[in-house]
Amino acid sequence: MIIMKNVYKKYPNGVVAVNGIDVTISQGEFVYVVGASGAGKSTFIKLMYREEKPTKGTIIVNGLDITKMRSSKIPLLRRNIGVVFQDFKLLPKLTVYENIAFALEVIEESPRVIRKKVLEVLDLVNLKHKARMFPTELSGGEQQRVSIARSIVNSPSVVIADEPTGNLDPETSWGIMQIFEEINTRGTTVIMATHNKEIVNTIKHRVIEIDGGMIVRDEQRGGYNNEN
Ligand SMILES: Nc1ncnc2c1ncn2[C@@H]1O[C@H](COP(=O)(O)OP(=O)(O)OP(=O)(O)O)[C@@H](O)[C@H]1O
Repeated sequence: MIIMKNVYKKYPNGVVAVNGIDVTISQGEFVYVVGASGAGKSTFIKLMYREEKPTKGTIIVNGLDITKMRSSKIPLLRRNIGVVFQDFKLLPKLTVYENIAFALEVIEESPRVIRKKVLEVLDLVNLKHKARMFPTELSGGEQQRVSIARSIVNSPSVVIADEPTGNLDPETSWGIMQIFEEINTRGTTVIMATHNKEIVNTIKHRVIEIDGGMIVRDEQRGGYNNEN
């Protein structure tokens, strides 16, 4: 569960990107974060994994007040929150397998456990056959699937995705959405910032709309819209 209470974020340049947000996201929810460019979506979600610290307010993630968390404890928080970016952020010198295994090596899992978990998530994103390739040898959609596999290999309770389909063509984007749906069906909370109206209107989930750093709409919806 993620709880934000009276949260503000003012950047050092004076921009108030988040301007008094109160919100609760329960375990297992799928939430779209929408709004115009510059509305504050990225800042809102960066606050959830302590990429940014609020100027004011409280943020509780799975019972822990992350605003008070020492920097040394942040890696522990990140183990429980997977993050997916628009530009994938894969390590170019590592293979697909190594990119995913890396997240487990840093927490000193045994080689046997690493192999099992990496192959499991590669299977989920349908990329077992490309395990030995390098990111540059993959299409954009394949790279995003690797980055999703990396985000879930530690079995986090939450996956946060910032514009995950922003660099992908429509057909590839639907494939990526299927994977997020599958991850959510397994009980993982998914929080996704997106500009893709077609996706938001077709695969219906809760929508939080941000404008001027405030929540201006919070609409609970569920399931596929088969009329589209
Ligand atoms: N590191 C930063 N330092 C200063 N200002 C920032 C920083 N990051 C974002 N901002 C400003 O905060 C506001 C909100 O930005 P944010 O990236 O959260 O919006 P967004 O809704 O995610 O936009 P987009 O859809 O274009 O990604 C903008 O005015 C932006 O210029």
